[in-house]
Amino acid sequence: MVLNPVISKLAGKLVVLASASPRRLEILRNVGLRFEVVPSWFKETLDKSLFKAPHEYAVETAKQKALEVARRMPIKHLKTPDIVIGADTIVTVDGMILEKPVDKHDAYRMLSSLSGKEHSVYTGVAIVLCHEKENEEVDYQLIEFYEETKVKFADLSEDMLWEYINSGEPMDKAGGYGIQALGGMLVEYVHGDFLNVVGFPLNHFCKQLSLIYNHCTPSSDKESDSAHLSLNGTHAPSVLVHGSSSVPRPSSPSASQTNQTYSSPSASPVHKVKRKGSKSSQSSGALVNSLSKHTDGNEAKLQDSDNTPLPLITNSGQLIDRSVTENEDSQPKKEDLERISELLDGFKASKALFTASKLCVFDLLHRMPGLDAAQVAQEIKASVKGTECLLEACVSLGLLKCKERTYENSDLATRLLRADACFSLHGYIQHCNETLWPLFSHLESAVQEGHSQRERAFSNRTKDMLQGAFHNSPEAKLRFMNAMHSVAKVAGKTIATAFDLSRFKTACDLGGCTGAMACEFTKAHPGMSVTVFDLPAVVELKEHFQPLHTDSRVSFVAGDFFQDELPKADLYILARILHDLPDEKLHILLSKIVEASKPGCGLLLSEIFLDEDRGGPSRGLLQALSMSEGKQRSATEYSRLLKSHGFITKQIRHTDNLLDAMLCIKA
Ligand SMILES: C[S@@+](CC[C@H](N)C(=O)[O-])C[C@H]1O[C@@H](n2cnc3c(N)ncnc32)[C@H](O)[C@@H]1O
Repeated sequence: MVLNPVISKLAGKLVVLASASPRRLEILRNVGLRFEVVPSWFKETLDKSLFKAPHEYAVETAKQKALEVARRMPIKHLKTPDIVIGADTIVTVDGMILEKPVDKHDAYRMLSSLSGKEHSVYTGVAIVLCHEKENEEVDYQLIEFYEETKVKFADLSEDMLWEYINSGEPMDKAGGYGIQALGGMLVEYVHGDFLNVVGFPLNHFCKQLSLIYNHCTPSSDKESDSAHLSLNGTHAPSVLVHGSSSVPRPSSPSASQTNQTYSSPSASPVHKVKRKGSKSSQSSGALVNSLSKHTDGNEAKLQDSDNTPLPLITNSGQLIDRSVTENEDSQPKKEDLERISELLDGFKASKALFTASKLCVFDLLHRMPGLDAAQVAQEIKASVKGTECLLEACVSLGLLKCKERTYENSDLATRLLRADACFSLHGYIQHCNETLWPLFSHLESAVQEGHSQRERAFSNRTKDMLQGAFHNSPEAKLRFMNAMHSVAKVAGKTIATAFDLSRFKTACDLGGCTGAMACEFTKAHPGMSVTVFDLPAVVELKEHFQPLHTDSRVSFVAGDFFQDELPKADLYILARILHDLPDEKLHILLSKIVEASKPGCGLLLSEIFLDEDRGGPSRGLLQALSMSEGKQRSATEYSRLLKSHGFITKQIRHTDNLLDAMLCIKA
């Protein structure tokens, strides 16, 4: 099977992966699929006893994950994906379903039950195709399947089991092992798709895509209850386009079937969501429209039933750039226009958020929900006309809700935008407004000259992004600290709990700013104390962040990490430091850590890790445009850098929070 042409069928579509599993991301990225990651909020709490066979449980979980994202996106993200992919991997042995272990003892229970035996790994996959209709509703069409792979473990000694558990690897993996890493050492044989065990049955998925996009049979009546896709050369159960609620489920395969590739693109209920936001009513064109195929030279042309040309595809399956072949009378594609409008208006949306945040609109509406525009205007001392425009814009961006011309915060604003919310990003938003906005208004010069525009934007002569803030006014210092503080509070727990750190009793957070990250580490690790090491100008302002520092296991040392001796610790934390440093400073800092640390000492790095092909995430690539003296790196690049200073990477976590993390140990 030629894979790439199948994947290329998805070019230009908004494909969403409803999973944050780094392994699934990697498998799909490796075959060139472009997609957004929107982790599902579906809680994996289905009652397993209700399912006749384990794979049904995995498929149902995958389906619920994908549908939750497909339903949420038009409302919360104000855009409708074309395809949402959900997946769930489980391990079964002796009739038990094993998911991710909750702690080390659970991991031990799971791994010892697998020792010396053959078990099955099932991944259930759901592909949800979303069709926007003219009346702003969205129809969902579901294709689901699963894959089974048999794996046999060697007999595992107690020592080996515990060594593996203590590596931390089992904790986020179904069955408590990762076959692609250290867990591979436990495996005697694999029968079936190896990638299915890693977390995603790529081959089966591509076959399904091929069936969907290459073998659609004509549907004479778009408004009928179902239209049929030809699957596996046979007519499989129908895939619904409109209006039925029956859910034919796959019949269970016989017990003797192994390495199962049972394919069940079963029909599913149609789910409709009223789309918020966009007034656009163009039809996206149903997938199951009839296709006519003509051969013209070596090109096959496809047309849907209302004669709208579909992408041109050569006989070898290559997608041809339509812009080359279109004539001037054709219409621009709806999704192209949407994407461009989103980018053109992005800065207006950012500034609306910054302004509402600065004028404390979200705090006001938290205290006094249900005010109308005139009342809000009076409270924030602004014009009624301007306030009304701002409030309406915020509603369209999903930041506020409007009922009968009165306003209240959306859930998102309540959670992240109030200044006093536990995970408030208020401080960071103000930093974006006051510091990054002026910097980015000189982006053209930054690109032409290749260096930071601090001097132009702030008449600030220092090039150093990290220290720059402290040459400014006390307000600017506090604003910077507030910004760091807010992001550290949002991402801190994820970073502090990313790895098993139980063997480290003392940690030093270098450039630890207000101590917000340090507090998350002491909270997560009761046996650990953390020293925050930062510039004197920062440490002297730490009192502004009371009552955070009532934690007696967090202490502060003032100093310069390029010049002064570093406090001794078992673990050094470097969060959002390295990406801003030029090579020479980076090597000074790493050499000082090497000097201060003993073999076995840990180094926990937290940054945004770029994809290995540098294709994303945009957050990291856009951050690079601030043109600090440092650079953005992928996890592998950071690993190499740290290895050159004697730190060996043990684990990497791509999180779905604002920062990723890597744990290294000094050799
Ligand atoms: C981008 S902030 C990161 C803060 C914190 N690690 C976090 O992730 O929330 C960089 C921090 O490094 C500190 N810093 C910059 N230069 C330093 C130096 N030479 N010595 C010690 N700290 C420094 C800054 O004061 C600031 O708190």
